[in-house]
Amino acid sequence: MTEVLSVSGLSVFYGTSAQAVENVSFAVGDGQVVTLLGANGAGKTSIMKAIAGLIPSRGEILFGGEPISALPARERVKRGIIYVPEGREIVANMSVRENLVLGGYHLAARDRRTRTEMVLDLFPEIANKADRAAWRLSGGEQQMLAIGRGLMAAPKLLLLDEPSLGLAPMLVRRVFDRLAAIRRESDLAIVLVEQNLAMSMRICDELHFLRGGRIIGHRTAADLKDNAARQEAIDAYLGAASAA
Ligand SMILES: Nc1ncnc2c1ncn2[C@@H]1O[C@H](COP(=O)(O)OP(=O)(O)OP(=O)(O)O)[C@@H](O)[C@H]1O
Repeated sequence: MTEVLSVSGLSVFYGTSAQAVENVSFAVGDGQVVTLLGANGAGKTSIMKAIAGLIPSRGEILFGGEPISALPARERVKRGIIYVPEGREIVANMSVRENLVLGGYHLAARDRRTRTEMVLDLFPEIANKADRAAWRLSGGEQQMLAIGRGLMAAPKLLLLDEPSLGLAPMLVRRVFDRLAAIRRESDLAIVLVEQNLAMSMRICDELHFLRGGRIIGHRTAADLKDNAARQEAIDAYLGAASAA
């Protein structure tokens, strides 16, 4: 398996003293889904932002074998690193289709049309509402639009920050089913940030557990196939609050 992303000794500081991420290392292979799990404040978003180039960091980040730490965020986007932030930052008063077009702004017009159709095929819920203003979508549909907009950019690596946040369990399942389909149909690599172990288990290959800015444990999806092993990992790394 080819390594798409390799993070070694990553540290993130806010200001001069507050350290949000401490010496974090992990890798993501071609077509692999790797989940970062941890409670609020564990450092998950900071890691994603550091990979996307949105905040400064120390350590080494390799993408496709090349160091990217010195590259600005827009150059990382051009190379295929797309960050879908938590909170679905879609443009509320633009239509679904316009939001998608925005995600593929750097593509040639023909590719943009093809990809728009591909994304709408993947998310029939929003395809029916393509000309509707984004603010009129439900929470789950807005999340689908945010992911769809990320896919418009033809990513090689999708950084997906808490796609389940604030969604009803049924909608979370729908969003994750679509992610599973994307995973089956393409060799897109994904780093997924989640607090929900059960949901991330639906699609991921490997999990890293974070606490206080550090990776405190690692499991493969195969390690966590049975309920007892999952419960053991929850007890060891996440605590009862994350068992849902
Ligand atoms: N802009 C900022 N300035 C200062 N401290 C910050 C900033 N952003 C995050 N932090 C701190 O860094 C630590 C890690 O935050 P981060 O958002 O990366 O965690 P997280 O695991 O993504 O949490 P959540 O699940 O709540 O989104 C926290 O202690 C947080 O308070």
